[in-house]
Amino acid sequence: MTGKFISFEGILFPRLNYSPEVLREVHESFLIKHEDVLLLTFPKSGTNWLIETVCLIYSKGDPKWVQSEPIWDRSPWVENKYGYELLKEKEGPRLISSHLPIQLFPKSFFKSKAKMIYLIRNPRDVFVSGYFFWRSAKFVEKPESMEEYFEWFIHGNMPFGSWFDHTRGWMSIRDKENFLILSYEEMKWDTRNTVEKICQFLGKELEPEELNSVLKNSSFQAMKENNMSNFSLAKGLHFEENAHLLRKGVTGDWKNHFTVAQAEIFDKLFQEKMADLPQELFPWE
Ligand SMILES: Nc1ncnc2c1ncn2[C@@H]1O[C@H](COP(=O)(O)O)[C@@H](OP(=O)(O)O)[C@H]1O
Ligand SMILES: CCc1ccc(OS(=O)(=O)O)cc1
Repeated sequence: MTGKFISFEGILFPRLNYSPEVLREVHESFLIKHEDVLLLTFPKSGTNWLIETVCLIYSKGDPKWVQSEPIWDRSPWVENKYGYELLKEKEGPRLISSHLPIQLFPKSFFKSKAKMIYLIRNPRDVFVSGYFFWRSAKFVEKPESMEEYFEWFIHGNMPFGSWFDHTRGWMSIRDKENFLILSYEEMKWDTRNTVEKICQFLGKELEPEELNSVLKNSSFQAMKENNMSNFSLAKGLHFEENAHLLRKGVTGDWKNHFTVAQAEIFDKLFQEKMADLPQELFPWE
């Protein structure tokens, strides 16, 4: 896999919008401020749902902001050239998104009081979501088949590397008080409670009707219809016309796609790689 990817410190990134120079500068010199809020995920874990939810919490449920500014400008990705330039110019408290593994994240974070939310998702569903997403993206090598993508995924030979390493890396700071771990599954199964948890972590208080509006405007349907959040602005240039960021929005879709053999290989790998972590961190099991 070459051509559309670059490799930086052993991790693959799309050539489009990423460069070793920017990745190095982000890691070495980007200054995270105490008042910044960081939204961290492995791609396809529900990143955009988290961003939308936090934006709506900031606007107290008023949908004007999420309906008027593209999601990648509201909470730019620090590691790509576009997001990095935007963030350097932004004044005041910033929302910052990232898919970076911990070893490449801005060093300044680890000395700051900035709050970080790390959202995880069943890697089997991350795999399925990623397969359809990368197939519809024009800026990456497309997997030829689910079998091929399975090999990439279990060996971490894909953008942002191994899900297992990414998750293990970030979980190593799980005891820090400025670090909150959430799962896509708990967001799905008890959205209201999860939004309340985020509010508490960020020190934000919402009136009941404001909370209802956050829930309404961050729902799957509302986001699917919101052109500022559903990636439709990037269709044609960066994505195929049939691309859908908001594809199904459910838990457990992997059961419709994995073969029995793949499910067994995955279970074994998960055991090998994650067995020493508290299993309550993985609410889908
Ligand atoms: N409001 C929402 N509710 C539930 N799932 C959502 C959502 N917004 C996005 N998603 C899901 O999150 C996944 C994309 O993650 P990311 O934002 O990290 O790229 C997609 O999963 P599926 O492909 O399984 O449908 C998408 O449907
Ligand atoms: C590799 C660049 C890229 C672009 C878009 C992505 O989608 S999301 O952040 O998961 O919504 C992921 C990676």
